[in-house]
Amino acid sequence: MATDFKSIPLIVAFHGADISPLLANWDDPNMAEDKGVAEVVRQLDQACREAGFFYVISLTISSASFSIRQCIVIKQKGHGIPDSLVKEVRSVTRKFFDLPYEEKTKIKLSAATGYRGYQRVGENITKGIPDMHEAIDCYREVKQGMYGAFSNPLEGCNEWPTNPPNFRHLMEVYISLCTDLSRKIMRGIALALGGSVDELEGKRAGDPFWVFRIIGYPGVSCGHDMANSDIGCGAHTDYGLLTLVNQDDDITALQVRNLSGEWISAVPIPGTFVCNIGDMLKILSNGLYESTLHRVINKSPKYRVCVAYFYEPNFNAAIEPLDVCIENSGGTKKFEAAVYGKHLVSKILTNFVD
Ligand SMILES: N=C(N)NCCCC[C@H](N)C(=O)O
Ligand SMILES: O=C(O)CCC(=O)C(=O)O
Ligand SMILES: [Fe+2]
Repeated sequence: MATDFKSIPLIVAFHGADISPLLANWDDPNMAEDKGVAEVVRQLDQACREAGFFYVISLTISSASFSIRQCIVIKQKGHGIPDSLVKEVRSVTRKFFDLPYEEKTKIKLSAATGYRGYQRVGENITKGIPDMHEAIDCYREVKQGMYGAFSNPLEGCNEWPTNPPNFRHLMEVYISLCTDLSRKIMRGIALALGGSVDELEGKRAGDPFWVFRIIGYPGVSCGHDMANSDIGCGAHTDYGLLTLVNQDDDITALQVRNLSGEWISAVPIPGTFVCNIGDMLKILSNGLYESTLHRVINKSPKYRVCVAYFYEPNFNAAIEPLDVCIENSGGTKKFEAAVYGKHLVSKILTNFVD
């Protein structure tokens, strides 16, 4: 349940300023007994109850330059995500959006591409109003007939630009590291909810779906007054479990709504992800955690880049409140079961008008 938070919490461990105890002990079945883990779990619980938003420090090792080889080594060691990769992802994104429209629209999103690919500014719609952003939307692959008829609209493979040349490879490595990091954070959140470490795995999210949005928000031009139509992304909640937002360091644009309706800025903290809770975790927690409303307004003259990774349940999971959360929230089940993939498809179909 959201509160009147005035700023977004930063998760800090006992010995160091990060979630490293969770990353170091994530596959230990007794990790809940580790003091460092317990402190991270306590902070996650508090942040999720108070704001539904928090910052985590993305890197556990620093590296001057990033290479794919290095990244594979990092993955094997089970570290977080190197800051150099996080920055590189934003840098290739900026290069792509800098290209002429004719070049970008070669990978145009449509119903025929399974809603994967490039959308121009104003194409994505939030509560009936066009958003002032352009984006590439990607989803985990959905093969024909994989989940039954309801997944048909999403069938297809992602549309990747060939320019910049390393774009696809870089993003695929990044997606894989975001999936690993999210799985570990979710184990912490499972404990925070009072469940077992693997409560949010197996039939719920053992085979997690993911959504990936590469987004650009044009800056405001000189002397131009802000109008309603200048909202980069209208107020919404995210659909799944956990979102990792990789945003530009130098522009404050993401805003989060607190209980009294004030918009609190998620001011960029270099080297961190802004994390937030989606609709499926709200249901699982029986409303103990809120999928907090947020929006984006770029009032800066500069173009803003954001790359958002969404960690989701199994596509066909029927998500309902956990027993432990029903007990801890007064004994009444507040939500009926929802199939995650159906929720996602219904959202996507209203985000785009043909
Ligand atoms: N997968 C996620 N969460 N995408 C977020 C997009 C939010 C805007 C969208 N038009 C909407 O109204 O939901
Ligand atoms: O641009 C941002 O900071 C956040 C974007 C967002 O909320 C989304 O894509 O769901
Ligand atoms: Fe969002």
